[in-house]
Amino acid sequence: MAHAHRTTAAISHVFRGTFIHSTQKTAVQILEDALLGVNAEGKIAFIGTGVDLHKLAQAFGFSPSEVTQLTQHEFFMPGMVDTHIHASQYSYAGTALDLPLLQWLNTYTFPVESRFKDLDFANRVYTRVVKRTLRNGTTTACYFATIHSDASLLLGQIANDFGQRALVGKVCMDRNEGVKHYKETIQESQEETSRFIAELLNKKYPLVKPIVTPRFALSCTGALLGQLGAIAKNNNLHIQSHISENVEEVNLVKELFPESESYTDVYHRHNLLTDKTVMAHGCYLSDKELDLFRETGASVSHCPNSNIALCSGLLDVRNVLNHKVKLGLGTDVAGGYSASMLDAVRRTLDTSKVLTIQDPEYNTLTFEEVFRLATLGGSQALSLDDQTGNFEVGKDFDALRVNVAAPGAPIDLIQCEEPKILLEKFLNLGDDRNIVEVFVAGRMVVPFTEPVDSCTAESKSLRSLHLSTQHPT
Ligand SMILES: O=c1[nH]c(=O)c2nc[nH]c2[nH]1
Ligand SMILES: [Zn+2]
Repeated sequence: MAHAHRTTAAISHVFRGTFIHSTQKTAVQILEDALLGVNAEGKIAFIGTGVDLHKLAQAFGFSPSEVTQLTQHEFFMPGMVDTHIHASQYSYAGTALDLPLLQWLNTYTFPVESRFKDLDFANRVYTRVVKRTLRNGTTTACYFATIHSDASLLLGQIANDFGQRALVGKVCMDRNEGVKHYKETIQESQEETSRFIAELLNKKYPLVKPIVTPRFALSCTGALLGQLGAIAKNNNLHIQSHISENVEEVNLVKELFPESESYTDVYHRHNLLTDKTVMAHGCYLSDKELDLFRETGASVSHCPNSNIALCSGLLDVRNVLNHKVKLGLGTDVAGGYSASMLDAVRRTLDTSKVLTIQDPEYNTLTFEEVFRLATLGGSQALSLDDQTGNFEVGKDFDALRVNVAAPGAPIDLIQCEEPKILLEKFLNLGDDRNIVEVFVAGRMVVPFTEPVDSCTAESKSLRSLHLSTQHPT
């Protein structure tokens, strides 16, 4: 019998074919010859099987002739969730990977981020990163912007315009010894964070929300961390930051916060560990710190490309999962050089295999588990799993239509393959050419329906203000 959601909203699409997703119990569940209906609110109204077509058509009031049939090499999977990406670092992705974290921040990152005072520059970079990630199947992104509120609001507008689900963080930092001009006073940080949150919420974008974003313990005073914890609590907001990424960073945090028992304790004392908190990296968290993550409901964003590219460390994902801590994957552009979540999937598997090389007894992650981390796991890590992450009736339809044999794509299928093999090939070999359509909350957002770089009247007018300096897209 079909699973169905009683609602008054009319059915706007029905798809028939293979659906692959994760549940809490099953890392890869394959639904063959399934029928999935999406209602006018973009929610999954029913999931049944092809043999029930006529019954479902009657019950939900659609015509069997309107059903979109997938081809043999196609399947739907949930959209991927990038739990940690610096939109503001996208311009130099793929470069500047020759220094460890703290030197990398001072040499490359802070000088580039300080340019986002210029809204034209912000507009160019943010438009590109939203489009690139969407095209690569990121239906939900948890973004770091910069310290600039107006540019951060623009990122929220662009994500909304292109239809991406996003949490957007205006970065907070009142300490920066390396690049002294790229920081705020504690008062600016607190006031601008409040303004950013109020203005973004006021836009009432259905899929884009603010996230409180202390950069990391080294760039914030304890007083600022405490104020940000209070702002998050008073407004019931998400929180993101970095933790225990690199050995030098961990040692400096100990020196700077001698009263704290651990790096995790620094955030915990300032009310920054909640069930809506996501912390990037966590390579050097102790078992005791992981217990504190579990107790508070905070999650870890695993960013393996960045961890390797900046020679930071190798996160033992199995140990995090064994502690029942929520975990999602992140690209961490531009410490991570790829904006694609498929890359995050591959680097997660590679890292797990490196740990297995070091210890043959290690319980290596399977591709099925990593598929779950990239989808359902990410939605849980961001506490958005009531809305997205898998194909459950009542959730929003956030989905990728994947064609493993898409013309011009990098996969050669020599024979017919069963769905699980198609999924494995796509995860290991595929790219955006295999992602033929992307849906967020029932809306098809890829292929892009509007001309390149055009979106709402507001951002068009922003662009026209700067026409003379506009770069080609
Ligand atoms: O990977 C990282 N990227 C950053 O921008 C950053 N800032 C603090 N810690 C960081 N780690
Ligand atoms: Zn980061």
